[in-house]
Amino acid sequence: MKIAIMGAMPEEVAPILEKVGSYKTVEYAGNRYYEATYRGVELVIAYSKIGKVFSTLTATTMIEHFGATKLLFSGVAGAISPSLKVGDLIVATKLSQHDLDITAFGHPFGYVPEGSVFVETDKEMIEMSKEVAASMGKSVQEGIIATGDQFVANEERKNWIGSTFGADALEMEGGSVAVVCSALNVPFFILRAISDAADMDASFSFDEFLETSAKESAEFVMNMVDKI
Ligand SMILES: Nc1ncnc2c(CN3C[C@H](CSc4cnccn4)[C@@H](O)C3)c[nH]c12
Repeated sequence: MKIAIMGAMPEEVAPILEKVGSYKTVEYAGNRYYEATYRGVELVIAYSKIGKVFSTLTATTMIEHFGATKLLFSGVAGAISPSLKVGDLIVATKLSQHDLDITAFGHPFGYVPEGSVFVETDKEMIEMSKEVAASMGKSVQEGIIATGDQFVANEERKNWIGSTFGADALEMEGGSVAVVCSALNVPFFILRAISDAADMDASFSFDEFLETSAKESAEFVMNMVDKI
């Protein structure tokens, strides 16, 4: 078994590497991958860089080149659901791509032929996350996450994404990681801590809470590793 732990930004992976302590750095395909053994579990850790293309490359590399057999994503997200506040945790039940649009041909938003609007995450790890949440005395919300190649800082766009996909949160990498893991038949788990409300104040909120929210998510994901 080899677990991939992925983020998009350095700040999302820094708390993971700090927890792991010692690791080997491997440069490959324009990125750095960190290999470690944590409490007897082989890990490969990386931040992809921002967006669906970079996260697709990293998720694929972690599986195809480094041999990961499960993938956990840890990071931050913008809230759509009013019940999600800064620092709250959301576990993705399924993910979509909100900026994938060939509606001109009569297809629904987020759909292309031979694809699907939603990709579902691994149910076993969702159940495991409930145990981890209980052991941490934390409440974790399960919900739909929408992914797109844009930092959303606009109430109208946020609400459109929410109503079009039933999404509770939004970010820029989970939906593509989901497609990769599903295609390669690798169980995956996407956890995000809220950093902002994807509204006009989003960039200020993001800057203020990125570090603390990334740590929240990382702490939870590392507890998941203990249970896997
Ligand atoms: N409102 C939002 N919209 C879209 N995505 C998000 C996220 C999640 N991450 C953070 C980061 C924003 S772009 C970026 C680029 N440079 C610096 C900081 N962030 C990108 O990796 C997606 C948190 N809030 C979001």
